[in-house]
Amino acid sequence: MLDLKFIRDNADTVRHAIQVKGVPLDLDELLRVDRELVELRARLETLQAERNANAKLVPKAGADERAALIARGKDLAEEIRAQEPALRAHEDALKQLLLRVPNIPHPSVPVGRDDSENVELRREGTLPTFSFTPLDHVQLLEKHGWADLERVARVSGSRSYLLKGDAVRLEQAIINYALDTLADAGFTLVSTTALVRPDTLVGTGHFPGGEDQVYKIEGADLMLAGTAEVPVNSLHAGEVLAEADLPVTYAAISAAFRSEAGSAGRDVRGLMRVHEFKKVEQYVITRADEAEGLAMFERLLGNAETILRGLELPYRVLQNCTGDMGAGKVLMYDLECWVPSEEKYRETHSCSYLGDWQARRTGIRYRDEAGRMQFPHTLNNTGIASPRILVPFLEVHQQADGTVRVPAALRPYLGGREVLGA
Ligand SMILES: Nc1ncnc2c1ncn2[C@@H]1O[C@H](COS(=O)(=O)NC(=O)[C@@H](N)CO)[C@@H](O)[C@H]1O
Repeated sequence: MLDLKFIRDNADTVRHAIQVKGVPLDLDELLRVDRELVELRARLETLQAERNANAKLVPKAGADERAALIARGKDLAEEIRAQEPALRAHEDALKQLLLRVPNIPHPSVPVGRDDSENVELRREGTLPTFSFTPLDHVQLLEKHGWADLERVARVSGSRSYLLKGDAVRLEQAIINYALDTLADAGFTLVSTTALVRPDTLVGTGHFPGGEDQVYKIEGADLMLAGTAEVPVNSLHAGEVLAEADLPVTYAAISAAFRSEAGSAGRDVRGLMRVHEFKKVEQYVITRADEAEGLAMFERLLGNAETILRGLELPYRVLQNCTGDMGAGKVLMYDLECWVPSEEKYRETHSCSYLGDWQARRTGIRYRDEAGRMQFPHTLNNTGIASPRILVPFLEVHQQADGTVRVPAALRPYLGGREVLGA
């Protein structure tokens, strides 16, 4: 959500953002509803002023005049009541339209239609070379009995997964390594539910628009969030924080649920794209200052890179173009890890800076040192998401004998073991 005054004063900038982000919104309709609402409110104020003035005359009026004044008062009250439905309808329409207004992309964001126009910024790490024919992650899981994808498909349908034996320890080890890395970076650890009220999805910006991605719970006013960003973003909804409380930095582990509507046929094999996964999420609330927000963006990106370097996974950093960054973002980078079996980099992390766009929708505020009420800025980035991270991990660290090497940073989480599957 953007400030209505900002939209009125910068209509062309907002129109450009709508166009380059491909957002389905007619700004002229919003500005028309806004103007009509201003006129309605003005007319209502005039009527209320007249009614108040009229009411003041009644006690001083003579008997014959009093009846006329009281009748006038009743007419005015009736005219005011008659305006109510139109006023409510315009207020609701404007609110719904405002929720669709995209954030203004940072000047550095490349204009593009979709992810094919994201820009590669840099590559890190050395791509693996194999003296043997490498297996893909499903073959490695099957070789070691580390998953039972057939049985779980009978239990839960497609895009489900079940890990067994050392793969379970590996998943836990990677998650705990990510949590420790973020705790060492000063983040407050959180373990939270994915069950959320619908308005929390409006707060993050998933709604309106992303309804088909979200599982709903029948008979309850609850839905299953696709990322801990959703519950954590609403932890402080409706609160007024103190500037001294900022930045708030959370590292939140939760289950994440996604219908993957629209992904038919993509990544149907194995662990890449499933309906329920585990994610450690970095979520931050900072002061309303772009320089500070951009610095925090680099910190969140750096945290994820620290984790990937510890896992010894080669990756690249992409800057998302306007058509692949979503309505609420000012700036967004994806991290993609090398997947040998695909001979491609695949997304494992997504880092975003959203200015005050989420705080406005969620009703998070803070009082700055001058005592002024402000909307803070919010950011988020993936810390680690499993089982997707297991795809590059298993494939990159596989050895000729089919065992999987454990990078040094992970050994303390696996009882010191240097190899899995021996
Ligand atoms: N269906 C899925 N199955 C497995 N992993 C997924 C799935 N969807 C997303 N992920 C993982 O979750 C990461 C973050 O998802 S995201 O939608 O890109 N971004 C967010 O959710 C942000 N809150 C930052 O984490 C992805 O980079 C990917 O690693």
